[in-house]
Amino acid sequence: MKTFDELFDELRLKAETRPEGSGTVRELDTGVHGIGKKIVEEAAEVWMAAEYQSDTETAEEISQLLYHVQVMMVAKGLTPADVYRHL
Ligand SMILES: N=c1c2ncn([C@@H]3O[C@H](COP(=O)(O)OP(=O)(O)OP(=O)(O)O)[C@@H](O)[C@H]3O)c2ncn1[C@@H]1O[C@H](COP(=O)(O)O)[C@@H](O)[C@H]1O
Repeated sequence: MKTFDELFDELRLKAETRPEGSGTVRELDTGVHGIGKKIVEEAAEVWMAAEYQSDTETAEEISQLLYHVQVMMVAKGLTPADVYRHL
């Protein structure tokens, strides 16, 4: 288990070091367009899970949505602080 900030630090490191086999590196290489499509896809899966599936499945879909949002943050050079200041 990890927090939002811990996952973000991990993803930023992946972007810097580009380890072989990293899905994050693969997704970053699809650019903002490809990452945006994953965000929309996962957002729809969150909605469907919330309507028709269990709380556990919904939580899992939400975690995946947060992951793809973080990949977008890394791609755009945004930090959690950049986002938190709008909360
Ligand atoms: N938390 C996540 C995470 N959540 C979602 N995903 C990705 O998002 C996809 C969502 O799964 P779906 O089944 O909904 O989508 P899918 O269409 O079947 O998957 P794809 O065919 O599109 O890959 C997964 O296949 C993963 O590729 C994640 N990929 C990585 N992480 C974490 O990110 C960190 C870095 O991962 P790597 O870069 O792969 O080392 C690690 O701590 C991982 O646990």
